[in-house]
Amino acid sequence: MKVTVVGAGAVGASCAEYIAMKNFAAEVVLVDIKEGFAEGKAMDLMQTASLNGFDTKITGTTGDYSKTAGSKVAVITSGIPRKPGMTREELIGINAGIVKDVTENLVKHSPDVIIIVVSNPMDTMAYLVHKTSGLPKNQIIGMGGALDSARFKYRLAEALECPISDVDGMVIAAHSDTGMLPLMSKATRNGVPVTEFLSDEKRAYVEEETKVGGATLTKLLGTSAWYAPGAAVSVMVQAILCDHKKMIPCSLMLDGEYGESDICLGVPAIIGANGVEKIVEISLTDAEKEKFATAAKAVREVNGDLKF
Ligand SMILES: NC(=O)c1ccc[n+]([C@@H]2O[C@H](COP(=O)([O-])OP(=O)(O)OC[C@H]3O[C@@H](n4cnc5c(N)ncnc54)[C@H](O)[C@@H]3O)[C@@H](O)[C@H]2O)c1
Ligand SMILES: O=C(O)C[C@H](O)C(=O)O
Repeated sequence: MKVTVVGAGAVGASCAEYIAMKNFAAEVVLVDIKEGFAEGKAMDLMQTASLNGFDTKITGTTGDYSKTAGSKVAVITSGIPRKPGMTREELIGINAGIVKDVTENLVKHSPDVIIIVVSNPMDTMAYLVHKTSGLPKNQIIGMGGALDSARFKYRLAEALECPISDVDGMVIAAHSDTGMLPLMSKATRNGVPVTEFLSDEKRAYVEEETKVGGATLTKLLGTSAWYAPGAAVSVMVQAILCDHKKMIPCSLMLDGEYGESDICLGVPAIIGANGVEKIVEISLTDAEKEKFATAAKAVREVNGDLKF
């Protein structure tokens, strides 16, 4: 099956590389606006095929969407990343126009496509794709929770001084520095709640470091991260192409779930061949419910800046 990745920059190329390395897709088409850039990235990646042992065909195009026709999944990573000191929300002015334009081109050539939205501010960009694509809501999935949960597990393992494979945890709500909600009450080490092992101070540290995970990397790198974002997208693409029915927190259009409507926010969902197979409603503590509602209010304000 064909996967399109729009934006052959840091995240787009990383995501294409992970998809190819896992060898589950027939073809990956990279699209970029910069002349020759996607073609160059595709050629470079294809020259790793014999070294890394994959059969996925990777091609690139400068804006020719006819090459993306018939894509099962399209990933939107086109747009600018933040610089140190910026918030993701500050990117809306430039990225909204890019995401809208890209969405229209994708749907024109692949009317049944499932779109994974990565460009920031992601929850608002996912909402924009809903409002402009005409696609059913199960076919639009924002990527944030998969990455934030991976960062949560990294910080939990650090605090517990254990391998990451020992821990499990999930982050829901907004993909923003203040709106993320790491579900500490549900995080476990080998099935045992981490609350049994970690002091209040350590838990607060893990939560805060998880929430500012993207900002921390942006400060260190001078631009935002790409390896973990690329890997997170590849897991979602694989869940769709292989119909894994995997539970992944994703930014989805809510229609009453978690007390919210007409907004995209991170919630656990079953991801399979139809995209979103089901939104999973889990129990939250009163404090978690309040944080979820606060995150929704902030995202709604950012959504208010969109022009359709
Ligand atoms: N949701 C997440 O968890 C997450 C994670 C990492 C990055 N991001 C976001 O993803 C986006 C991309 O980040 P990056 O580090 O890859 O940036 P980048 O600058 O490395 O790559 C972006 C690419 O998009 C291309 N582009 C711009 N306009 C285009 C258009 N109209 N059509 C096609 N291509 C176009 C650029 O030429 C560039 O190559 C940013 O908005 C960033 O904030 C989100
Ligand atoms: O932090 C960013 O701006 C990029 C991305 O959303 C991330 O979390 O890495």
